[in-house]
Amino acid sequence: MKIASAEQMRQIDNEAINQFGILEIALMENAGHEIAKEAMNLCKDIAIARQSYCILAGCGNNGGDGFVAARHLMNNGAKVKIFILGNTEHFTPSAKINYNVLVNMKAEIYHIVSERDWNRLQISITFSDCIIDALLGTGIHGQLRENIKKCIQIVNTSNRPVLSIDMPSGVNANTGVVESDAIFATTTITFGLPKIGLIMYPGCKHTGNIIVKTIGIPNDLLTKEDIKQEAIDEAFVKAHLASRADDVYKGSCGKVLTLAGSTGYTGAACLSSQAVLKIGAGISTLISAESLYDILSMKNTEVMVKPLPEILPGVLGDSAMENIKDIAKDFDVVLMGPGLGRNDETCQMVRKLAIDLDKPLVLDADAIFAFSQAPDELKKIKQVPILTPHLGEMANLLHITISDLKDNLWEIARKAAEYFNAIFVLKSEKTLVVYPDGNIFVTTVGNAGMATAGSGDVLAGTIAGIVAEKLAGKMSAPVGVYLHGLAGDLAGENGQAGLIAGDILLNLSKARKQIDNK
Ligand SMILES: NC(=O)C1=CN([C@@H]2O[C@H](COP(=O)(O)OP(=O)(O)OC[C@H]3O[C@@H](n4cnc5c(N)ncnc54)[C@H](OP(=O)(O)O)[C@@H]3O)[C@@H](O)[C@H]2O)[C@@H](O)CC1
Ligand SMILES: [K+]
Repeated sequence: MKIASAEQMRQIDNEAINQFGILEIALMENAGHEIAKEAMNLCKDIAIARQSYCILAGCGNNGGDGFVAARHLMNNGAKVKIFILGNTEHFTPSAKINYNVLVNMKAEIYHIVSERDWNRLQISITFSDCIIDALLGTGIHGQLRENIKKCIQIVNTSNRPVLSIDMPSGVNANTGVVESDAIFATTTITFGLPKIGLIMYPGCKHTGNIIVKTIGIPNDLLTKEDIKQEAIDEAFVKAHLASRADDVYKGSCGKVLTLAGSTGYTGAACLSSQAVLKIGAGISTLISAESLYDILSMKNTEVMVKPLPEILPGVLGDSAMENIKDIAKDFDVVLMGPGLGRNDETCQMVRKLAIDLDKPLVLDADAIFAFSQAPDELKKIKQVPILTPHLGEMANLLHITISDLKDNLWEIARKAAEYFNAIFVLKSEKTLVVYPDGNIFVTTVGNAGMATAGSGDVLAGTIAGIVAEKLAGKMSAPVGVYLHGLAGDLAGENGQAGLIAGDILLNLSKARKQIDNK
């Protein structure tokens, strides 16, 4: 499913209203109806006449959604109290209409002004079965005002179930940034498309379950090509990863050549080349400096190991070039970089090799470092390569600081992918896959336990294996990112602290099965 910024969502709403002629009040009615249904679902163990809701509303359309929900809940027989925070002179027209309906229905409405009002709010929250957070949605701007902050703090310490409308109030819809406070929701019901801030950190920590309702917005508007962000979720992977045919043999399942390892870094070479097989490719061959041959062949069984001429013990240089090119002829994909070392001659050789090989390439770790010495050389690579940098490697490649990169991550990543004509798998707590046409795919799986040595090596091998198997085509990188994250989540079921890269490796086939089976 695509994901939208606040501006894009506003644009979609406007087009639904102005081009398709759907009234804003009708969209709000649909939103409010869905909210009421979900709220009753959260309280389904309590008889409806005993259900008690506390609706916290701002004066924008987010609050308006809350007013509609209040009406539907009251009509169903539930007890509803509505607390309004904000300047009612700033009511949006649709919010005002729905507020007036509640007034006509003699709903219990309180405007929070005095200390007494705050006390009433505190007590109502304590005794409610569900809090509906309709304070702020996509229209949040600037610092949180003190009354909203105070209200959020009361909700977050109440220990009651919270249904947030569109966004957990306080989370920036465009970035996921929480400036001061934000609601921690049990469930967030969002409209049209999920917003970027629901997917990115720290916003994603506030959402609870995310439910998306399209509230009658025409599908054409929700699938427009100019919305260039998409979540990598289970549905995405199932749509893009074809099933393996029955009549296959190892050569037809994809062959990956991995150029990796140096003295002290044989583990990286093993993890990446083994991930190739564990994710499903048919053949994985590891090539490395000849003095590492004995140890690498002892550490590998299914992966074939071949020695390359070296310039120093464990260090590769120009002398290995022709050999590698010759071996590479038999392979579908070449993965370079894990633990390869940063010797100047190695770096030069890697750059030349990447440019000479007319094959799908996955460049990781030290191969990315090699290009950071001459970034423009990346543009000479014949087929669009996949690079898998973490933020430090990306900043180094672009010759900027990590904090500058973080400040404007999406825009810089888009520009870099276009400039270098490369696919960037930008590893962080929310890995992004960025394409030269500006499309960004954001993963929805993975956990903090995966911040562990060798995790990136497993990812590089996973992606190379998926590319080689040719069952995910152009979407191989996001599919690989998802399967790696899911494998990490499966491994994390036994505890995230202490999760090691080998655990992710062992769960790759299980992750793939989970997708195939569902
Ligand atoms: N458009 C549509 O068709 C549909 C839109 N829908 C819904 O509309 C929502 C967007 O509505 P929106 O644009 O009215 O903004 P919204 O999130 O209510 O916030 C504005 C209010 O917040 C206030 N406020 C702002 N910043 C603040 C701060 N830092 N601290 C404190 N207060 C702050 C601001 O106050 P003001 O600055 O005006 O004084 C104003 O009162 C969207 O999320 C979805 O739920 C659905 O109904 C489907 C159809
Ligand atoms: K909200």
